[in-house]
Amino acid sequence: MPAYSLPTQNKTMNILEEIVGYKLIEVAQSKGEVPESALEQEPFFLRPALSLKRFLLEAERTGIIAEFKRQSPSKGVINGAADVLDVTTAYANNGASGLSVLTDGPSFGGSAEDLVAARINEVPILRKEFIVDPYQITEAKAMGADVILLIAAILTPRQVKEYTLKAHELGMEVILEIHGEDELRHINDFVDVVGVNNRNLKTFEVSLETSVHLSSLIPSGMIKISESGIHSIADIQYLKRYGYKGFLIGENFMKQPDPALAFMKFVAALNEASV
Ligand SMILES: O=C(O)c1ccccc1NCC(=O)[C@H](O)[C@H](O)COP(=O)(O)O
Repeated sequence: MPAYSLPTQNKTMNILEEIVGYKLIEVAQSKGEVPESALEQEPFFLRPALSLKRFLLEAERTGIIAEFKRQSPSKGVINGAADVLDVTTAYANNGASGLSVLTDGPSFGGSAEDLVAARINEVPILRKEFIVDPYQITEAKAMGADVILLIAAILTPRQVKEYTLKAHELGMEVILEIHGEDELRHINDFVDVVGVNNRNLKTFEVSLETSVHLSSLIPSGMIKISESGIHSIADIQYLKRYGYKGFLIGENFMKQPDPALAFMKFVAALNEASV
């Protein structure tokens, strides 16, 4: 039996539309229960955020943004037993440039509590969420996040700019996630990092060639990361050739019975390959 139940697939909507649909309901409920003024009183709200850009450029780190992900729409349950504190601490202490913590419950089995638990680590933490309302940016800060994700496929270029400025006001950085050429227009001078998602979030097809193709079309000078479908040292070496400084990896570690050990072995092999 899966530890978490996936939302019912509505045949007329793709998963992204389905997620946006329930996010709007979730946000409306949360706003009714916890006003933004209350989020601003949370202990982490005034905590100075760490810079993912800085950590990604530090030579002694791996560039890996290691994701804590229990389940996903494309794979179902990946690891229902992993402990968020144990796993993220091992990632942070063994060279991760950042942590990505899913806070979506229905599709990914995550929660705000997961991010709060991971916050014990002094590396930048991405709140991995489907942001459709500025309220979620204030929530991210209150949870202790350093970085938010803005997904071009569900936002207008205007929203990307507005939400980026709000994140910056709160001291956080922004990863703008794109998947196709048509989303290049969402990039503006304010976003901190451009993430190319190799996974088509509508069809779940994954190809590193998405990162390769978009690499030369992203304005030079932007810090680029590649997301999804990264499984080997060779994948990282390949993506580095196209200027990628960061590598968001979830399933490759989480699918192992001991994600922490899998990460440590991977980093040891990466370090050996780099000498
Ligand atoms: O992973 C999914 O199935 C998925 C479906 C719909 C929207 C988003 C989805 N994933 C989010 C991600 O982008 C990945 O969790 C992240 O890039 C890590 O990917 P991977 O290393 O392939 O687990």
